[in-house]
Amino acid sequence: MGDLGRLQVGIIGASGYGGVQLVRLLKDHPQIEVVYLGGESSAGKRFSDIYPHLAHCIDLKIEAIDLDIIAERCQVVFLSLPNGLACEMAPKLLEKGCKVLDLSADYRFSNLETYSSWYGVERSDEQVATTAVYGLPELYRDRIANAQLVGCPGCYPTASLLALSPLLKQGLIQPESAIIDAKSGTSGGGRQAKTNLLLAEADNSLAAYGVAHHRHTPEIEQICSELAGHEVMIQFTPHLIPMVRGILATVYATLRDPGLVRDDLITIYQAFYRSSPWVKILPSGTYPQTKWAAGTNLCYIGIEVDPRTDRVIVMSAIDNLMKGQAGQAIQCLNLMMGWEETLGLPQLAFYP
Ligand SMILES: NC(=O)C1=CN([C@@H]2O[C@H](COP(=O)(O)OP(=O)(O)OC[C@H]3O[C@@H](n4cnc5c(N)ncnc54)[C@H](OP(=O)(O)O)[C@@H]3O)[C@@H](O)[C@H]2O)C=CC1
Ligand SMILES: CC(=O)N[C@@H](CCC(=O)OP(=O)(O)O)C(=O)O
Repeated sequence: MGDLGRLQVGIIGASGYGGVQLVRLLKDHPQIEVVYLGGESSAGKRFSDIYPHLAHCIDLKIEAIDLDIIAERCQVVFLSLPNGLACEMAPKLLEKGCKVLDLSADYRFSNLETYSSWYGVERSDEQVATTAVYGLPELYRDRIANAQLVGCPGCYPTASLLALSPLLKQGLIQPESAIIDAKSGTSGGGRQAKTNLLLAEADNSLAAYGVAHHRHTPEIEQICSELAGHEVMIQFTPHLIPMVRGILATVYATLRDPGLVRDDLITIYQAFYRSSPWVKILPSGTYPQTKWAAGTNLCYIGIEVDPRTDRVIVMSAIDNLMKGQAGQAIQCLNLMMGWEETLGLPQLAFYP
């Protein structure tokens, strides 16, 4: 029998990296009780069969998906699944009164044709999709607070958009000049076995992938276009780096006013993120390291200007499984429930 004073929450996709991160974080959340874990190949196992060191956190059995049962037991459901599955499950959960937070790409797009052409999934849930809110609290706090369905951003878009938003919103750059060079640790690819994520393949090596066609490009462009007030195309190149967690996005763009200096921009960023507890603007001449964000929901931003080229260079570091995924989803839920945005989320990195 659950603790009825707390919000009853379910996680579908509990065995994956997003799922286990949610379990770990929600264990310390004072208002939440996890009452349901769901999965496919892991169904029938106990969570501690997969993660024995977390037996003291939760000892539920992972169940096969039955949406009626999930909706009976849960007020809120996190969907941490491969793309193309949430759109099959969310409509029924919403109809039965659950709030839904989707960690996949299914509910990130305002234009479903764009989603279908990049993700290869046809959709029949247009009406539900129009109710979804893009779960980047630093831009859409009020919309998230009133949402029943949140499409949580991708990890690269989170790091990139937090770096670009003040510049676009205030018309400080030529939008089409923006170039995002981003690096991710291997956990960004999920827990499924993939050859390129094997230690023997990824270790001692650094390489770009998805060049000129990564599926996070249209997601980044959608929000950049909204901020700029017109359609914008952005150059985005991701790289896989030999570490487990973290993303560093380095963004380059041409300033409209070449008279702007680094400290002007730092002041502008500080003002833009004044009410955003999870974004930290670094002091002049300081650049972020991914390890500072590891295990936290923080995004660290460093800013530089090159007066020779009139370009601004913004560096943004997050933990892809936290601010880039599970942490941000909980930040969104906090807003949806009217709780403090910081509730239950760690602020101190794993490292010194
Ligand atoms: N990893 C990252 O850094 C980020 C990931 N994302 C997105 O979050 C989502 C989850 O990612 P991640 O945790 O890395 O993925 P994982 O591959 O680690 O986990 C996927 C989960 O989905 C479950 N699953 C797969 N198919 C089904 C099904 N048909 N029915 C029920 N459960 C199913 C698996 O369960 P089982 O083991 O039981 O089969 C597993 O628990 C993805 O959409 C990803 O793109 C977003 C931001 C960052
Ligand atoms: C290192 C690595 O493989 N990263 C993943 C990013 C995962 C993610 O956030 O993708 P979704 O948009 O599907 O949620 C990738 O590039 O596909």
